[in-house]
Amino acid sequence: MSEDAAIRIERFEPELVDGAPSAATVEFLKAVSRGFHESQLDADELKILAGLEIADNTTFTAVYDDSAVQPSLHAAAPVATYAAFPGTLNIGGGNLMPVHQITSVTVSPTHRRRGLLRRMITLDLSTAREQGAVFAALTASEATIYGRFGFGRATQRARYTLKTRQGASLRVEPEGSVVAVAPEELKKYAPAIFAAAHAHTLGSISATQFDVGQAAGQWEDYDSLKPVKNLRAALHLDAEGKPDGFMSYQFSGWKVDPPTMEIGQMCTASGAARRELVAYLGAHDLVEKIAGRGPVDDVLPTALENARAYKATALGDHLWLRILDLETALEARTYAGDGHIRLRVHDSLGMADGTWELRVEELTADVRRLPDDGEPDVSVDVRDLASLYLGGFSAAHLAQAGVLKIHVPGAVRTLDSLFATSTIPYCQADF
Ligand SMILES: CC(=O)SCCNC(=O)CCNC(=O)[C@H](O)C(C)(C)COP(=O)(O)OP(=O)(O)OC[C@H]1O[C@@H](n2cnc3c(N)ncnc32)[C@H](O)[C@@H]1OP(=O)(O)O
Repeated sequence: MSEDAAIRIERFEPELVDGAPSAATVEFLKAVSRGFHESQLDADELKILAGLEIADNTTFTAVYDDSAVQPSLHAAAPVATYAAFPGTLNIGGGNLMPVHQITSVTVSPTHRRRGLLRRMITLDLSTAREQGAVFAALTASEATIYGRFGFGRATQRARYTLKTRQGASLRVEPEGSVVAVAPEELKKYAPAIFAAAHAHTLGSISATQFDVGQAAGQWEDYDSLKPVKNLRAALHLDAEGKPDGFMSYQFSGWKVDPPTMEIGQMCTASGAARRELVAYLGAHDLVEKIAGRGPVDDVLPTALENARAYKATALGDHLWLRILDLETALEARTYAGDGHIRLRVHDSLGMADGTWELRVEELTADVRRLPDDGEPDVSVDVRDLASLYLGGFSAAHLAQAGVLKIHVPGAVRTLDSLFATSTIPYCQADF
């Protein structure tokens, strides 16, 4: 048999049979752990993980090599894995659009660079497109992998530290209050807070049951689905006493200098909730530093008396977006003003490829395909259009980077007057 003839791709849903994950589900989940160099999961952890995948309506794509024989793991295990599940993406204006989320992409070192990722992703994206998906999204392990498949950097995320030796005093009086709660309480409160934050945050992706369980300390991460022993939690209540934010956090241990509180999950549906939860954490005695993650335009330095206590320590891409159905995506968006532009879009997978006219009148968009021999105002790859789409990167920025080609004067100004957003998109979900 030739190398390729032995390769078999299967798509299936994870399942529990008599309360235990099926053999194919177990082999898939173990292969994903190996692919990300994680620990071996025990039977209880595999069952939890299978249950979470089922709850998310995940579809697995597995690649098998039928030429593999014992003692190779691949006599039973897939040589490549890929998973996708449905969620929603906040595209602005309170509009939550369905999004096809991709995760668990691994290829065994024995089979790498033989086109298996390409086969899995092209099959999955074309199936998703046929089934009506408008967007696909992922978070990437490396920035060099997914651009070729039309994914662009759409949101960024910062890591920060906050010096709290003298607390974390805010410039304005609190609007609400913070209560310490047992992490388990977040199982009850986190879903509604995640949903409220999702509804008002441009670029946000819907939370999963994994996120809720992680916030509540049911499990640490995909490496350990065991309860977390040293987790603490707090809830923020708005002026009416309604929960509108939470955080769970861990002390990094006495060997860490200076003593640090690490925020794990934090989700807030208002600026007051974010700043007041952080101020609460800053008021912990014996702690001199907070470490957390947040948006690139975090309100914290502006909100704090000591703006310099806040330090962004890293800035990185987070959500990678792929526009599958350009017409629907552009018509669904809200715009900052009226105008029209002709876009030549390059898409190596063909889905959004073509020349398109976007016309916004009275803030309502109409998109139509133009003949490809017409003169466009700008040319752009679909991956860079994804960066423009959520407002995280301006047309001026993309043009300066050389990835947006301008064919008529004023096109950058037109694009930016259409696509400008009042906030920088932020996605806190990890998936
Ligand atoms: C959404 C997520 O799950 S992100 C997690 C991705 N997974 C990982 O990082 C786990 C470790 N890495 C792997 O398992 C594999 O190396 C993968 C999945 C990244 C790539 O799988 P492969 O089957 O080797 O990729 P494949 O052979 O299909 O390559 C397709 C193209 O991507 C390129 N490519 C693949 N991996 C990389 C990489 N890490 N960096 C840069 N380019 C890459 C290939 O060169 C090829 O380019 P071409 O089309 O121009 O020829």
